[in-house]
Amino acid sequence: MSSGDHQAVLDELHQALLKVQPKDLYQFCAYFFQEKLAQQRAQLLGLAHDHPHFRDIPLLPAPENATVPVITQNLQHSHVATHPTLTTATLGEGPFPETTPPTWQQAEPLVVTGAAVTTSPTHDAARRASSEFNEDDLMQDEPHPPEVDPMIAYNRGRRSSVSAESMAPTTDEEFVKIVIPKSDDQRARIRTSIANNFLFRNLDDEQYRDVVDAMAEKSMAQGEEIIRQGDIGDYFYVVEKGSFEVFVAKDQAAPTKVYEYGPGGSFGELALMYNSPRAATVRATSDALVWALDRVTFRRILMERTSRKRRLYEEFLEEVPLLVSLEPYERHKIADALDTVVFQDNEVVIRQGDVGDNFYIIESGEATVTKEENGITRTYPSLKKGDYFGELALLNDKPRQATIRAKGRLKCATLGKKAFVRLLGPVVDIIKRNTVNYKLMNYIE
Ligand SMILES: Nc1ncnc2c1ncn2[C@@H]1O[C@@H]2COP(=O)(O)O[C@H]2[C@H]1O
Repeated sequence: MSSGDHQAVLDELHQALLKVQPKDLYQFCAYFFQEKLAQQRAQLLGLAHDHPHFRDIPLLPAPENATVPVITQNLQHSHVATHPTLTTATLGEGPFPETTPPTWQQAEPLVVTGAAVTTSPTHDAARRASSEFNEDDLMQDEPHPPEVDPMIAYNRGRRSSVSAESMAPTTDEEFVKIVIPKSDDQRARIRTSIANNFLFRNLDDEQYRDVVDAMAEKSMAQGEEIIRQGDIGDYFYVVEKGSFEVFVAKDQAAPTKVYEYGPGGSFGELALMYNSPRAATVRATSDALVWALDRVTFRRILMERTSRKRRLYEEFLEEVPLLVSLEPYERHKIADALDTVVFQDNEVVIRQGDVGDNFYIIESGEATVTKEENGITRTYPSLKKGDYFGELALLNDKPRQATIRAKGRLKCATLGKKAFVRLLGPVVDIIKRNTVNYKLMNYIE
């Protein structure tokens, strides 16, 4: 870049500052340069577009169309922070005034807060179990992005690792809250949409309010694409109504359908978490309504816990025989829903005859299985790491068929019933087939 180029950029910034007169000078400058970066990346992506892989992936919208009208609120004092390319910000408008999505890319760091994985209140032995989260396991590993086609790794060369940025701390002062005004009805609809979404669990009141404040409503027509593979990530989406299909194009092959979402589902987190291009194309299969959460709010409030849990369970889930047939992304979604529970020697995890709410996979340790019939207690082979239990009551809506106890210290990953049904759908046939083993052992009729 020549010194003339430098001057042109500074002049442009100067003009924008004079026009907007922002109260938060540094935040404004940060947005300004992040958008410049996004434009540059979009151009690089444009170069890559000549590659056969890219022929069907249109480029991002022209930068001059990229407007981000948001009402923002600094933690200390409320004000309207206007994006430099938007000098006519409309209060109350969401981020989708036109058909073009905003393209600027925030590369802001992330607050690292304490992890919170709690024991589910419906847990079979909630009072006796203690929830455990292995911070140490995680802190040693850097987060790593999902595999991305190198041709679309458009920011390659700019940094060798995304993880340093992903985990860099930020301060509350740097975070400018986005507040998009909403009716009570809209707030209630958001609450319903995120009620069963695991990514929104364990938010404190302020985080919850910030997320709801920042969400923008967006309606989609059947067949419309909300995310296109290869694009820069701007928003994370939660489905209120309707359904979506996810397609991944690899190499020169035709895109294949890999996932689908219905009400309560969420997508678009990967590009925001890893600063990578969109890993898949997501298309509405019916008229739909979604809530969009901007990249900054997602990264600040939801990203850390999401990446932490995925990393925590990634290796373990890969080794669980029941789950080997799943796609990595399906295992990520299971990780989002898992909690870890720990039992001490001889503690009862499941008691025969109880109502069952949870499914368990053993992370470490051993569990004994006993069953009482006509006053006789039978003992069955113990369960070990990677084995699962608790599925029968969830599959058949029957009382627990046996008692499971910790033999020594036992650590399990557990899923609630809804998550079991939703996320283990692809392996439910295997689970059912495996119940034959119980029959062979005369464990069940
Ligand atoms: N198999 C998959 N591979 C990649 N992304 C997927 C897959 N299934 C669902 N998705 C979602 O599709 C989204 C596309 O945008 P992102 O890459 O930001 O985040 C992605 C995920 O949320």
